[in-house]
Amino acid sequence: MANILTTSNGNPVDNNQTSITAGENGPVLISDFHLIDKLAHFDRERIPERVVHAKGAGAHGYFEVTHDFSKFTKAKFLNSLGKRTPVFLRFSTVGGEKGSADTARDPRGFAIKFYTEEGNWDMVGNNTPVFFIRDPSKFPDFIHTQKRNPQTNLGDPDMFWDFLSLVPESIHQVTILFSDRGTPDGYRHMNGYSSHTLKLVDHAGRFRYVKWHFKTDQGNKTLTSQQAGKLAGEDPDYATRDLFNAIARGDHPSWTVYLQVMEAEDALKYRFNPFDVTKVWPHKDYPLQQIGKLVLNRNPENYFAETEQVAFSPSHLVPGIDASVDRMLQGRLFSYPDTHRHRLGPNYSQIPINAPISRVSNHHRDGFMAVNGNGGSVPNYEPNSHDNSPRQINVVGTTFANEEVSGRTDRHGYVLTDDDFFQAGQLYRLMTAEQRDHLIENIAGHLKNAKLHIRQRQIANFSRADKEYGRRVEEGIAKLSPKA
Ligand code: HEM
Repeated sequence: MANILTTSNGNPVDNNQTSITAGENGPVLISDFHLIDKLAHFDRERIPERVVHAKGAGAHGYFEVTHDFSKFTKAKFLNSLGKRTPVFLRFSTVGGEKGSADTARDPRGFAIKFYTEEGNWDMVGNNTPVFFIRDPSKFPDFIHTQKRNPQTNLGDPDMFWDFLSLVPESIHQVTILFSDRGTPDGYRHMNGYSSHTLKLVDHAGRFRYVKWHFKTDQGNKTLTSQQAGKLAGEDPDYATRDLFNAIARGDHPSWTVYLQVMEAEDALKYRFNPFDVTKVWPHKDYPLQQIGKLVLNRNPENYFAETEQVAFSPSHLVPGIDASVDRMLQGRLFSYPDTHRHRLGPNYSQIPINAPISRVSNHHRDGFMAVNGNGGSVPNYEPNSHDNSPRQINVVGTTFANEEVSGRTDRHGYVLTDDDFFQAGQLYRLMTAEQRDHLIENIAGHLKNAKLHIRQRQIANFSRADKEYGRRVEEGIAKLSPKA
């Protein structure tokens, strides 16, 4: 049957090229519903872009369990070897707008929606195992400094380094960002990390702390600053194109998935706070243990419907996986659903890409775009005396793992310690001579554009990580023409 053009409400359209006018030279008639429908819909095409991670690319695939972790977690999607769970993964850059270049020096988002039989689990991570800050109250300010100056509307090296130099716990992530890892060669050639500490909860309600690692099977590949800069001009959609084309030609990217596991008791005794997202857990203390494989094998059919409307949240958790007390993570548990209600509306979970494959049944009703039947005739309140109403299952630990907390409410700050510089220094010392050259060149080329007192404060931070590191950044800047 011919695919007949219709209006939004399904009426056949006779003509899509010529509006109805009053006479040959008269005005256009408002009774031309198809014209009004078309213009009015067009006028409303744009939705807010994500406040961070606006530019991205996504794909469908699956997660497969390759190693048995069922004694550590009651999560059903992890309960048997070979079990596959459908996923949607969105990669992104962080600071740029929706049209910005894929090769910008920036962390990369690595967000996975697992469509499990117990609802969706979202693993909303990055391609870096650590982050710049460790208190959620700093996040909006931090992001402001990475975006445009409120007056000039330009990227601003003073804002960028002013903030970071005053927040020295950022030094570890800054070192990663300005290494060549800060400009990965597309999305297929980089790792993903939960970064945060999460919990795995077993059938008895006992939990262990874990960090998730997704290691690229394509091998890590990075770009130099020069290559990244050139690509930003010539092919700003480089990573998006690379991902789409690889999947389209059947070259399906994959990641081997590992866990680091820490016993709950160890967390209290460990030599630094294991919930501090500015630090990694050294592999020699907590080795990687393989759990599964992640494969991307299908491109979205429609970018907006899937990649733009997908809505991840660290608070979308399944029984057997829970959040830890990591303060940043706690802030994120609130922030994501909140921004989705703003960006996509209160019924964002009903959008097909976000809808779980398992049943949704609760007493939420109405709101903009309630499109899933809205609970039909089932009661919209509880308690009730109806048999067809959804009921809680009365199993402690279904939505959270209980644990003991005590202490006085206060603004308990972290104490800045040498540990904050240690891991950055260690990373610097681990680099090859060439990697260090690139790091110094990348930092000097950016930091030279900040004011002298800001530069000095940041150089002092590099020196606290490693004396040579600070000295070389200072010398590198002196060779360029730094801002007065
Ligand atoms: C308190 C700290 C943080 C806050 C308040 C925060 C907030 C946000 C917000 C509001 C968005 C936009 C979401 C959307 O519109 O769909 C976002 C996106 C994202 N964030 Fe964060 N974020 C924080 C820290 C982090 C950290 C530490 C990571 C990684 C470990 C991370 C990874 C991501 C990713 C991957 C996305 C993009 C998700 C997608 O592809 O749709 N964020 N964040």
